[in-house]
Amino acid sequence: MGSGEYSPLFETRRGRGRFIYRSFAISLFVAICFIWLYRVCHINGEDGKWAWFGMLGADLWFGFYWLLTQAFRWNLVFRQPFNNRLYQRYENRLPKVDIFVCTADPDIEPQMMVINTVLSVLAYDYPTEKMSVYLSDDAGSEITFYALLEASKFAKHWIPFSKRFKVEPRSPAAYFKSLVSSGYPNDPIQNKKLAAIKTLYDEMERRIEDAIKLGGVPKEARSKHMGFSQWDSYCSRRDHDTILQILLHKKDPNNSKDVEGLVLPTLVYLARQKRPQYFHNFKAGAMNSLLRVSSNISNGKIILNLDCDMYSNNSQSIRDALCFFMDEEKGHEIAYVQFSQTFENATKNDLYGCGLISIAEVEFPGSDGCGGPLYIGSGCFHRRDTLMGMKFSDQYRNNWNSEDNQFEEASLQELEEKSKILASCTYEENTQWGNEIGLKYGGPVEDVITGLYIQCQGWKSLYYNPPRKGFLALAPTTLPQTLVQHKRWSEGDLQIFLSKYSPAWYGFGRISLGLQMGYCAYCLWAPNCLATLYYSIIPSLYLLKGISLFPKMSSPWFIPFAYVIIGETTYNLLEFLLCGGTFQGWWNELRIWLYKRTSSYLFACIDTILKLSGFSNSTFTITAKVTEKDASKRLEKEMMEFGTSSPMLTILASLAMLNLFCFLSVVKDTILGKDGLEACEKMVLQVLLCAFLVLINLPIYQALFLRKDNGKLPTSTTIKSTTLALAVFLSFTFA
Ligand SMILES: O=c1ccn([C@@H]2O[C@H](COP(=O)(O)OP(=O)(O)O[C@H]3O[C@H](CO)[C@@H](O)[C@H](O)[C@H]3O)[C@@H](O)[C@H]2O)c(=O)[nH]1
Ligand SMILES: [Mn+2]
Repeated sequence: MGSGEYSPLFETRRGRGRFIYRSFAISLFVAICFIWLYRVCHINGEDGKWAWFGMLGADLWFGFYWLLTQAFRWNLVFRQPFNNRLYQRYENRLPKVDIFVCTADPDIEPQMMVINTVLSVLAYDYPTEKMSVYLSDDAGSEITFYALLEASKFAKHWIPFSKRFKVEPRSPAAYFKSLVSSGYPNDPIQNKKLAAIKTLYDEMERRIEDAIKLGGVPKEARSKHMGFSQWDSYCSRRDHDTILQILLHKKDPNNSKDVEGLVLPTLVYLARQKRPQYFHNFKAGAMNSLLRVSSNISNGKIILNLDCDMYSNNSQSIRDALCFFMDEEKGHEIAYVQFSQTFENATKNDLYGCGLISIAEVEFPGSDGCGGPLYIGSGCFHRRDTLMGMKFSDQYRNNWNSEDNQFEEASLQELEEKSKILASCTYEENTQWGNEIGLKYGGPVEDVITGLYIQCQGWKSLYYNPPRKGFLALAPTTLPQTLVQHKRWSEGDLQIFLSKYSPAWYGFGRISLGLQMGYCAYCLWAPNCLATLYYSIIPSLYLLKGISLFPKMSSPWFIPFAYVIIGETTYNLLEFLLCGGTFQGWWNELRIWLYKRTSSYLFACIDTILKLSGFSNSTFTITAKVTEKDASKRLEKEMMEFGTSSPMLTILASLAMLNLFCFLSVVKDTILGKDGLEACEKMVLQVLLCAFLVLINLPIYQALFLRKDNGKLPTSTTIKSTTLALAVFLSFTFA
């Protein structure tokens, strides 16, 4: 910089092949217009007029929705930070960083997983005196506290070890696991230290597992730490005082240094106060308590937010993120840096489509090109100022080293007591918390709406997808869990669309049109259920009546349909393969796409309507992060896990059965020669659609009739779905 030459801390590269993609998209849009035209022209005078009206509606919706999804494919950008420049210029002036980890249910979010996440971030390659880690425990579990206490002791060994030997990843469990496949280090000193560390880890794990088995912390351990006394007044998960303990802090004479005498990061346990009469606002409530408590204890200017299952896989992530924030030219405009989310447990062909790879590899770089990605809850670095509701102004400048908080002089105990008040149920009464300050309340998708609001205040955000992934998380491992997660997301997103902060109206004029469209594409996931359900029921049923709802193969109108179907399918497949997916993975994703739309989204719509009319309240079903043993064996074999009966599965099974009946009936007619072949020609698209639905539903038929294991669909579902499908089929055949 001395030479007057400005060398930025990060670089932006545009995606390749834009011209080709845009030409393709425009041609596809023309074809869609022809389809619309065809529908409008043929609506009168055809048999089955009402069915035709429905088809028009569905095609209008699909076309419109497709248009929305183009926004994030129009202009992809990719970011590259320059870590070494950051080091040269700012190593002694790095800002303080606070890291928030959230957990809420020890039964489905095991303590060992939680502390591994905590340890992975404690060991970041970053000056320890500038780092503070907070664990928010919405279950207020004594055993989780015990586990964190144990982790704080283990950290004294783990941090110096992992830094000295530059190990990756820095979650101990993941590191030990990686050694099994990648081999042990060659360095004999490291190996010796490793053996010692592994023993310490195993002992820690045993103590924690024992406490879990026991259902409580052993008396002896309990008596050794004052912190446990905070549970004396604890009633239940939903009813307890604030529990706050600073476990590691530079002022604590016993807990300030690691085994090599270097200062440790600050580590804090927080269970905010809960009372049954106060609604706790799920994760947003937890995050807001963390924001206040941390402002008192460390007041880091940058905040990293992580779910408890998302460990750091790359010790450089803080530095990477800071390259964006600290860039002298553009850094001050950036409110948050969202890292890509990668799922460690996704199977090779991603059976449940949880990898969301086209989102991570295409849509998010595309959103970055429109002004910045969405905030998606985990793996995101925020500027504290913006989370606190600050609006962007041209005068805003980075100022990392404004002095410490007001309690610098206080003793640790005073600090704890003062901070506890900030996490009480009543603290937020009559304040803007949850509205203009902090994460937004009101729905189960607090992250997206908060990010949107920040962007509407004039800030930019940025997406970073590093070659060595920054974070690894766990995706759901059964079909019902996947569907429930997507129900929560699509419901929350729809509520955002309908809220005061809707991307459609609040966003208007505040964010770019592209970003508005992209947000709408996510927020309108749920309404897709109507058109998709229509397409998976009506054309198949009309086959039975011999009524055609699509153009004949010999008609010129056939061309736009064929172009859209073949073009979009080929493009989708290519995109998926280029993002590193497999063919089978693409097929699996297509299936999940269908299942989400016909079940999760349907229930999301219904629940949103019930909520709007005051009949139900928001819920947040936490995703389980443990898989039973025989279920995980089936997962390895990529066998779909159903297991329970639920209304969502009944719908999926009924649709599958209905299409099977329709398809068999067509096959029968063709074979019996009841002008079958001719009818087939007339209705080729309808027959193909029905055949496709049967093919993609193969795992359901297996689960209904062939499988014997515990992951199959229960007999009650078989009976219900078959009866229902048969009733519809028969009434349509003979009506
Ligand atoms: O009352 C609650 C409920 C949840 N959580 C935590 O929130 C996180 C996310 O919950 P999870 O069940 O894993 O949901 P996912 O669908 O996997 O999470 C995604 O979607 C959520 C919004 O629906 C966001 O909050 C998450 O950050 C985002 O990763 C977990 O760490 C939970 O411990 C709380 O702290 N308090
Ligand atoms: Mn999760």
